[in-house]
Amino acid sequence: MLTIALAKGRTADDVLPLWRRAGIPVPADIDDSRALVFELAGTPFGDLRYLLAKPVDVPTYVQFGVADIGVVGKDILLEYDRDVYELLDLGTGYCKLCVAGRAVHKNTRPRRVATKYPRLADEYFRSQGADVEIVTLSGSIELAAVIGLTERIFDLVQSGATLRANGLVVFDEVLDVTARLIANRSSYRTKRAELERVVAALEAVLAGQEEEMRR
Ligand SMILES: Nc1ncnc2c1ncn2[C@@H]1O[C@H](COP(=O)(O)OP(=O)(O)OP(=O)(O)O)[C@@H](O)[C@H]1O
Ligand SMILES: O=P(O)(O)OC[C@H]1O[C@H](OP(=O)(O)OP(=O)(O)O)[C@H](O)[C@@H]1O
Repeated sequence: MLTIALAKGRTADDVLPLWRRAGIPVPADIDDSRALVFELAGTPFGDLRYLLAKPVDVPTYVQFGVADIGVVGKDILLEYDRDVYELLDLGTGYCKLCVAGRAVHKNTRPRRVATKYPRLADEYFRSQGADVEIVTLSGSIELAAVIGLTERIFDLVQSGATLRANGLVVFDEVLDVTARLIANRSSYRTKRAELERVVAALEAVLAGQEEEMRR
């Protein structure tokens, strides 16, 4: 049995089509069920069990070995730094971790920055030699800059629609983010063959996509 922890929400939505193209069986009702565990017996990839977890919890499930592999954004892998192997960049869920704020603050020294990524924000502002107070929030980060709690936000930007709708602009692009396939360290040894079958199927699709883009 191979157990796969998927970050539910955007990450799973973006990655499941890739999974299907790779021929890895996906439970038919995974997109619209409230269930969190799905099992598929006797697939060409062996028995598969899917777990749908909160994105930040996926590396935890994988590190502790209750999931053999997982799919989660690079943003979360870097912020939480769990002890897992990163096997593959799946290329889906592309967005950027950015510093943003109100245009009037672009050239002022920030006192505070709001983020869901305190560790990465701290690393970034230290690297800039800026002494800022990190204000950790759980979501709707843009609100902090709009309402004047902070002069900067450190958050994901995809289409830019949320920034635009709130009168904010990007000051700096810090990191490209995509979904990654991760593995538990001991599963990587004990279930190597099953794991490699999944990786090879995904790699074949990714290579096909690259070839198509070159044409
Ligand atoms: N525009 C985007 N905004 C946020 N995350 C994105 C975006 N595009 C891709 N992602 C990826 O999706 C992940 C977040 O997914 P999602 O927004 O569904 O969950 P969440 O709202 O952060 O978590 P929660 O389950 O706590 O609501 C991020 O970690 C990132 O890797
Ligand atoms: O550039 P865009 O395409 O507008 O996407 C970026 C927005 O999406 C994410 O928020 P999410 O919708 O996950 O809500 P949250 O802020 O509550 O996490 C992110 O934190 C930005 O707010």
